[in-house]
Amino acid sequence: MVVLSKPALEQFSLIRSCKATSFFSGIPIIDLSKPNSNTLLVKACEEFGFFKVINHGVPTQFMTRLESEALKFFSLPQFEKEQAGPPDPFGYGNKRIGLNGDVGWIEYLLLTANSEFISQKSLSIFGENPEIFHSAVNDYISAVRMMACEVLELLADGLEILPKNVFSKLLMDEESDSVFRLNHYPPCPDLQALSGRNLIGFGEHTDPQIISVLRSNSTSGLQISLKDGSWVSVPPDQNSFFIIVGDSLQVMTNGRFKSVRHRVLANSLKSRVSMIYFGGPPLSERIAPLASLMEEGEESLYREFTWCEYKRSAYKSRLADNRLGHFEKMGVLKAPF
Ligand SMILES: C=C1C[C@]23C[C@@]1(O)CC[C@H]2[C@@]12CC[C@H](O)[C@@](C)(C(=O)O1)[C@H]2[C@@H]3C(=O)O
Ligand SMILES: O=C(O)CCC(=O)C(=O)O
Ligand SMILES: [Fe+2]
Repeated sequence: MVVLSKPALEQFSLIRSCKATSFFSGIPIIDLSKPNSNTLLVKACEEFGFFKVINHGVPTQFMTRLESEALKFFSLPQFEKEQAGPPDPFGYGNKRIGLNGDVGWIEYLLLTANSEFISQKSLSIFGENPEIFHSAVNDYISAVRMMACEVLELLADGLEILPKNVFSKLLMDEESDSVFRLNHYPPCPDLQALSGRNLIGFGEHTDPQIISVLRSNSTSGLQISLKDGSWVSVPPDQNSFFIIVGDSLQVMTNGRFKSVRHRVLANSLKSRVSMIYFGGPPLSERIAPLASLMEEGEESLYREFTWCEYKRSAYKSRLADNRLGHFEKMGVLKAPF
């Protein structure tokens, strides 16, 4: 475990004075087994770009098994974990996030989420028991992808657009460019010396894809930004999933749904483990507002691009950048949703 002395901590660029927030009680909770979940989902995507789902149908055992495999991996000696790195784009990463200078109090594994093919490199990613770890990842991703598709189909229903798989088909496509991420935020006991300031685990950002499905253990740290720009803390819930609207879904709904800015603060005592499935479209997919959602005379807020173009541009950006900004059309008036 790395121990930082107070002066070392002072120099660490991740220290921020983030206003202390108590848990936010306004996060929409959507019960997928209820008949009105479609309209509630639409409301949550418009209002927050973020919500929690319960009665989701993903077996608890898939979550706990993967969490314990992930913990086994993150407990390996550093040199063994490094064998699975660097994350270029898939593999083990430590403190550095992306290629453009972002850092966080985090270690992680980034994996492709749409291929069962294990290359020599990706086998080494899975540490000491590659078969067991790999099968836990596959079971988890298949179940979570199914649930994400159910949410996307309910959203199409709530928006009253057809076909109902207009969003979900992008995740189901064999060429879907989806990613899976296991994050480990080690506890940072020296944080107590920081008198009210915080250590950034994962800096603020939006997710570029269509939809992200996040599950964490019971350690807090995740925060989202509300429409007024204030940050609120999300109460952790290891039995539920948090859904994050990504930039691509914001574009496909012409800004009606908002991709939510979120970040993670490190904890002084408990380690946080999160697993996130980022559902993305095929690289060649044209990302544009759906014609069926456009009102008469409504103009697209964005210029045309493919997911490949967006991704390339996103991966050149820093975490906190407004990535969609480059694709916004100047002078188009936003609809008052
Ligand atoms: C700084 C970066 C990390 C990131 C690629 C980027 O250049 C900007 C987007 C980042 C993000 C956020 C959501 C996901 O965690 C992620 C895998 C993604 O698709 O976009 C990360 C990228 C990353 O960690 O490589
Ligand atoms: O670890 C978390 O809880 C969130 C991380 C995140 O936002 C991401 O990996 O994109
Ligand atoms: Fe994220």
